[in-house]
Amino acid sequence: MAKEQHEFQAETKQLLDLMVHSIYTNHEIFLRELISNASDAIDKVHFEALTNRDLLEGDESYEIFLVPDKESHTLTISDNGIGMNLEEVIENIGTIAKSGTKAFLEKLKEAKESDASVSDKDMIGQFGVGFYSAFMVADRVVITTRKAGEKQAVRWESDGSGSFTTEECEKEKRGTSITLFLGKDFYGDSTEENYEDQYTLERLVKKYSDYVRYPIKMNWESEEMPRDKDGKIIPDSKPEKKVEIRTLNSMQPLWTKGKSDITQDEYNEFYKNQFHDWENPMEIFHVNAEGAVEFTALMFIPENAPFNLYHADFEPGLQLYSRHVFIMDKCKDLLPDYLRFVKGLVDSPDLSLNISRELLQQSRELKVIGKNLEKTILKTLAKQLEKEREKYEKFWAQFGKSLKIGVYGSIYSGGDTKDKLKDLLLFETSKEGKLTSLKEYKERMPESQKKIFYATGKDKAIIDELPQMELLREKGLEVLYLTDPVDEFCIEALHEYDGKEFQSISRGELDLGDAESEQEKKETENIAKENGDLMKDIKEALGDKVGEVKVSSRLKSSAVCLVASAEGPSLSMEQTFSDMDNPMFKAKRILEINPKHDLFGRLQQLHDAGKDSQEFKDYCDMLYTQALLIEGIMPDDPVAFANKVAKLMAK
Ligand SMILES: Nc1ncnc2c1ncn2[C@@H]1O[C@H](COP(=O)(O)OP(=O)(O)OP(=O)(O)O)[C@@H](O)[C@H]1O
Repeated sequence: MAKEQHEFQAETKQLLDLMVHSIYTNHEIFLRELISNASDAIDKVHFEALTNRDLLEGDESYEIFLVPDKESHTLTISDNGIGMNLEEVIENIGTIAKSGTKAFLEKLKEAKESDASVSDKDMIGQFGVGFYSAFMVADRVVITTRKAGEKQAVRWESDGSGSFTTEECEKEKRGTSITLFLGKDFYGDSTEENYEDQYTLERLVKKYSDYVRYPIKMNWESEEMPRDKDGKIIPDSKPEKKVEIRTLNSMQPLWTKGKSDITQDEYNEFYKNQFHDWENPMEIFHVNAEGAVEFTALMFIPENAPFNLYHADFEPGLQLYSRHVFIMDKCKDLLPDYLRFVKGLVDSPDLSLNISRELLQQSRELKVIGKNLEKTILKTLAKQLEKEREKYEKFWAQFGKSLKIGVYGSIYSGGDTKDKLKDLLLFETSKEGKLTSLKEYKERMPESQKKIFYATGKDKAIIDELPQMELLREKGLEVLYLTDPVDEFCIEALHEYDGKEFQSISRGELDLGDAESEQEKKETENIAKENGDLMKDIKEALGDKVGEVKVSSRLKSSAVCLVASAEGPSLSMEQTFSDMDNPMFKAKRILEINPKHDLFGRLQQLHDAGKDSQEFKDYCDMLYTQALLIEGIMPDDPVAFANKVAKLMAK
């Protein structure tokens, strides 16, 4: 096959451009990234060889080799891992499959558009770029790779601009060799970032890749004075060059060390290296358990939620080891889905090495371990909420959504998830602009208050403006602000907290539970009776836009509001369903009119003058459209509304 030229995918070009223009100043991490890819590739061949030994072609000593070359100013990183064939090189290296990457690039663009002071550097730190980081230090990169079990090797080459080439080549050993043609700032004794220098490479391997489970080797050059047979240095002789193969990393898995022997830095470096993150973790769990099942687990909560956490392509799960030997990546059967953001590994002598995924799912050991880990994480979070509020709120900002989805999901999965999570939930509230837990809300409830009130809206400011809020504010009743679409689904799933039901201020009857409200309710009922015809005729004028028109007892100074019936979804749930292309879930809309507003008198007048008049019909329509706008819902025909308002203004 002749040499072929390929264009990088648009997103890849963008990412490469960011890399080449050195937005990330910590260039040295390229080595960690390439070593960790090499280690992953060895994991893969190791795993596949469990069922197909032929893949190894007799070469079972897994290793990663670094070859710096001062003549050509190159650094080559070789592994005898799984390797890639032509299709895989093009697919894996030329395109970015992860939708998270695309989301990241979009987010970067948006952030820069809305705030010019945001630099690429601020953003890139939140994101791993893997192989492409090679272009931070190299002007040109050549990959030669041969897939285990296949004969044909491939040579891939690119200078990191718009394109790359591929051609067939020979390669004796399976696996991948990546040669970096170092840029002029990255070799020679005059720079600290001298990546052809063995001492620099040794330091970086120790710093970033010490726990990689395979030996990272290098030809180590040294000079020694010649000695005589008694071991004495021969006087006036010249030093002799010596080359020996040296393993640079200790390879001792961190989790096998005693907790007290591990420093915070060691945990952090291990995490970043093993789980491809650029930032230290927010929380670390190191669990050693003996008993029914023996295991060690090392788990981490990242500092930031990955951009694709809720995308279909996000793969949650922990790594599994048995007696320090890797069994599998991303085992989903250990932790519940609401902890999908937790990264980590479990090492247990009670797990079998050759177990298939299917059998593993049913394994009793795995269930025991999973339960233990879930409990550990939840206990730590609960303690943090109580004792380290600020830290918990930081966690909540990143991963709270996951817990809320977990509560909602428990409607379908059954089980006790919602009970486990209900005390970990936080909501914004009308009190003091702080986040509140349900327990704290309940403790503040006056005795007369029977229900926990909540309001939904895009943000706090919009909810504050809702006409329904006015009455509750006046009565000093606290309201939870549900600003995330998943919030209301979560509250629905909970149904009640510690004996107190939830009550939306925009759904069903609003029972404030005080004597005054009772009195107001009676008055409203009387007004409703007296104005039965008016309500009926407004409903008739609006047709099926609304399910019902009522006299309201929940409004103070606003003329109207739109609420949903207690049965069926709320207006904001309807919106969420429609955003998810599920438009059949419709709220039953109830238009409520304030009898104390001057407009009510005007409506009565128009109605008395003739319910079939165009003016009465226009008023009904304008009232309804106003109520829609207050809810943040765009009317079907905004032009007609504007025209009616203009006509009225001109009068
Ligand atoms: N040494 C290697 N041997 C075999 N395949 C490799 C090697 N290096 C990279 N690859 C393939 O190329 C893909 C892309 O690598 P890249 O480093 O860009 O991302 P990643 O490792 O998947 O993700 P990240 O590093 O961000 O966690 C890998 O998933 C792997 O399939």
